[in-house]
Amino acid sequence: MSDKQTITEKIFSRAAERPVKAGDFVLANIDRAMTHDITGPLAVEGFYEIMRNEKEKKVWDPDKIVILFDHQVPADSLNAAQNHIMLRKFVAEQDIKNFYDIFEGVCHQVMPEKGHVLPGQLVVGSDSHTCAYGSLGAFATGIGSTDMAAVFAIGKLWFRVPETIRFEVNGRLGERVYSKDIILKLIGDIGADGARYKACEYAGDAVKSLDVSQRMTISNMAIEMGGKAGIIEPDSITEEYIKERVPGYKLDTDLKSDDGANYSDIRKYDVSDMPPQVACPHNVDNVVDVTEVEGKKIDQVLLGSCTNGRFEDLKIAADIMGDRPVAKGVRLLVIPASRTEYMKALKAGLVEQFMNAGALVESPCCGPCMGGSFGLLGPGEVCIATSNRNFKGRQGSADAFVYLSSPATAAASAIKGKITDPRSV
Ligand SMILES: CC(C)[C@H](C(=O)O)[C@@H](O)C(=O)O
Ligand code: SF4
Repeated sequence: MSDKQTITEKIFSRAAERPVKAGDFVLANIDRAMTHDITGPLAVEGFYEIMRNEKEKKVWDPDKIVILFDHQVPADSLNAAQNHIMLRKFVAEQDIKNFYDIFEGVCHQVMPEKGHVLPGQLVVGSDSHTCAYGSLGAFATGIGSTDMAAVFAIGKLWFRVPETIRFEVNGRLGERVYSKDIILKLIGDIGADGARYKACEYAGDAVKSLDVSQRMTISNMAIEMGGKAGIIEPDSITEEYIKERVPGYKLDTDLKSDDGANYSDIRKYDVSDMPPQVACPHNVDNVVDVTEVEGKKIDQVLLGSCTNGRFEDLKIAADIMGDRPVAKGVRLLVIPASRTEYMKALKAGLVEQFMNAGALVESPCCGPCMGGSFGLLGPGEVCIATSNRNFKGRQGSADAFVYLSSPATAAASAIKGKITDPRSV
């Protein structure tokens, strides 16, 4: 058998303390565990259940746990307030220092931003878009609250080491075409379950030329094709990003898939002539060229979420809008993904620009992305969103319609009042 490994097999070999290959069952050491206000309470309950006969009910390592509030912030119901109280108590009791209360932002933005994710790590989070951290070369995956309870208790979790699908994306993206368009294209192509339990490895010069912000968008949506992870081999761009957060950090240059590693599939793309992409209601894999849905009237635009709520995303949108106002009858909600991204936007004058255009700029949180505390859609309403899911009822009424796009397409649509090709404005 070949000793060539994918980056995923390398990460699991380290985490399991023995050489492993895809298909092996392992008990792996967890480097970082993240939970939030929605899935955290059940994880905490499960943890105490596991520890019920122990005298010392302590987590395995408080420094490896990160807890954040982002989905229902500030508390939008009594239930949410109670969840927050419970988790704050757990944080104090367990001496968890990496705790971010209601003001810091969306988990998948805050985790990398605060230096909690490093290349080569095995990271779990009780949220399905934890795969976003694959953008930094970590193997990161979403787990359920009960699995998280076990991680809190012993710092280990069992896995079947996933096979890898390699997506080789080459070519030069056209004007106003972005990484969101790439990932929508891949998902539309392979289908919502096409990469089930696979590690999706994104490679090729179109991926390697992306900045970290745009890489995060691609990794974030691996789960939308069923992927267990969405990993990009770390390089000098990754190293720069980490160094700003972990001074002196040096990248392990072996942290990549070996030539001759075993893939379950290699899919090749050239994105040079690819137009902007849009996912239509009510599935993320219902993807078409923007030209096919141009002219569809909209009621709301959501610019935000862990997928596309960073400063870079807001800047792309602001540049397209210029000094043009939001179209009459359209509501533009701008929700930066974190406090840091919000402040960058503030300093660059983007917040003022959006407000002058008639947008509502909200403080960082998940917002209406999953039909949270505000901004819900009513029956018959149409929204174009930069988020990652458009399931029936996801953003409010089951009779509403959500289209997914890049920030550029969302911004062009906001000023025109209908779905618009950003290359045309
Ligand atoms: C609330 C949480 C469990 C959920 C997830 O796991 O993804 C949410 O973040 C989402 O995007 O649907
Ligand atoms: S922004 Fe949306 S996709 Fe991201 S964690 Fe929050 S609810 Fe989930």
